[in-house]
Amino acid sequence: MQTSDPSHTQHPGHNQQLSNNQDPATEVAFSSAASAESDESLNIETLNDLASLADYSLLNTLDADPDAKTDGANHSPRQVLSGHYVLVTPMQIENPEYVTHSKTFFRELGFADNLAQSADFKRLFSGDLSNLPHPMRKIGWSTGYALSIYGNEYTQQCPFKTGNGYGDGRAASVLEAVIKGQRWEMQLKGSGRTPYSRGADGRAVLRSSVREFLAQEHMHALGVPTSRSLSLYASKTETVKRPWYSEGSRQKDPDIMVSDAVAISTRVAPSFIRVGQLELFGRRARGNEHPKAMAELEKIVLHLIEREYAYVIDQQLTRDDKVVLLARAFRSRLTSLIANWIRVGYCQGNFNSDNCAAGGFTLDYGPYGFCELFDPRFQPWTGGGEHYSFLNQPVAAEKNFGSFCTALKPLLASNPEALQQLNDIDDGFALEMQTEMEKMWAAKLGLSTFDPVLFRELFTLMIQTSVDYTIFFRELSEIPDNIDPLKRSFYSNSNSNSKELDERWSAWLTKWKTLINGDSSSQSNEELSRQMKRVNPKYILREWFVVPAYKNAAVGNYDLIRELQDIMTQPYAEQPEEVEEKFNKLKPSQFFNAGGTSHYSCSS
Ligand SMILES: Nc1ncnc2c1ncn2[C@@H]1O[C@H](COP(=O)(O)OP(=O)(O)OP(=O)(O)O)[C@@H](O)[C@H]1O
Ligand SMILES: [Mg+2]
Repeated sequence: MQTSDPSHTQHPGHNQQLSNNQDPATEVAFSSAASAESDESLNIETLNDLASLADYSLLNTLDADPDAKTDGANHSPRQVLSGHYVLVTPMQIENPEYVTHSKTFFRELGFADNLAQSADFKRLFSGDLSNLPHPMRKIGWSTGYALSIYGNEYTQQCPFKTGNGYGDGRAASVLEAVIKGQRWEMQLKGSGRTPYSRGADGRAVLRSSVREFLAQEHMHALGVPTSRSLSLYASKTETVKRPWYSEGSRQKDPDIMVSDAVAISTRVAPSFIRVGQLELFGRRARGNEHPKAMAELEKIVLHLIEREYAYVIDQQLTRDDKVVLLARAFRSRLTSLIANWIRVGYCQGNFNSDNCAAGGFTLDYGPYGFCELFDPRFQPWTGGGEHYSFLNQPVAAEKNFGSFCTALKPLLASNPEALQQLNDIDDGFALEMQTEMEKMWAAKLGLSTFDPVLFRELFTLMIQTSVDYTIFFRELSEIPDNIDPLKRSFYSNSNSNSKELDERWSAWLTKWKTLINGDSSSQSNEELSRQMKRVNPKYILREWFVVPAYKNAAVGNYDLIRELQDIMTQPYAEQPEEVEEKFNKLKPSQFFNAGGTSHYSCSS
């Protein structure tokens, strides 16, 4: 279920603390770096081993909803007026079956691979917490959040029209654990109704769970900060109905209802705090909605710092200085994230503030897609509109950043100097975003500095020739002698004015080669090519690869999912010829405009 928008619409590696006048711009976005450097000997083979790492100390600093039932039976829609989370007992899917797990992430965490198929691990991550060993908790938690669409505050999506019934409608966190020195939160998606389900079923179907699971792993392998995939289990018997496309449909909207198996995927991150979550508390503090509103805002903000920015914000600073630094650090992560999205051709599709992680990583792989035929307005979600389209994501991010700053403001109301700093940081978003984008385009082109004229010409040619975004940049990374190899990426070879276009491409290539040669006098073309191939992936998760994987999964065959996991977790590598022939290809014509493959209206 997407929001019905009327307009349609700490990480490991962060180990340097910032004082108030340092710029976090150089901090490295989180990756697997820290886990690699810490305790390699950790070997988690049983749920008891995992239980020994459970540590809810940060969750315990937050407030639970005082009106919730303490046994976790909070499955009916209601307004949640205060507190940071609601205790929720997940609803296990019926007859769960192992589909897959992330081998890469298991290795990083020190989990033995066979743990994923063990009975008690499966029970926990398919939604049954009833039998967990101490000190694991037998109740999960879900959070409320607010919604802004492209910077505009909404409350209409909440059944009570107040915003108090909006939040995790089908997600519940089940574990906070410190593993190899890194604190992780583990969250089930599709684990049943919560007070925020708004009359919906709280479930996720296998199709959307497979899509999210694969994309999350792929993005990590692409070097793009993201929540991580842990495990995926599907029900052998329980189904729900969703609108979808009939075979061969070219309609914009789904034309049939389909019964899909339900599934639970588990994703993992240092926190799942969203911009929308800060907004919920920011709005309550701004409106003085209850006596604890300001204190709740302060707590969630300090909690966010602790969870996501502890390594970059000095604990000794005053609260207001921390808030200002938080905004600066988030701006830096968010601009870098968006440049990374565009580098790899990713379009989030539904980049509302509730789908924007305050830790600065990718969250919610709903109606996402990877750009194939280059189109600045590429947008796979039929509800997403131009505002969330591929190359408008920097502006959409700026809107989310504005919502983030607005949420922090009540804390700085009596500190005009800090407020001014916050406003300046907000105003500076566009410039920092532009700098990140230029750095990214230069890197894709193997240049040390951005050349606006060369880029503009390329941009026009890419559109006029209809190039495949991924194949084009990868072929360019081979530093070809002439334009023939680049033509592998052209969708419109039979263009009537192709001779003229060829000449323009040749002229462009000559110009580019002059620039790279001037730029890298000390670097050989082989070295430059290797460097470009680390920026320009060869393999990208095209939707028409994913469709057969989830279709086969629906009949119990998970081989294609696992094959895609193998291939898409090495997106920059040269892979065997058979892989290349199958997966390094232009989108076949039959998939253009195909409902459910080229576009989708509902992804859940
Ligand atoms: N089947 C469902 N039952 C209950 N709530 C749902 C369902 N589908 C979506 N929602 C809720 O609707 C809101 C908007 O959905 P959206 O597609 O952005 O998120 P999502 O994909 O469910 O979750 P997330 O953002 O947690 O990855 C979310 O708060 C989500 O929890
Ligand atoms: Mg969402």
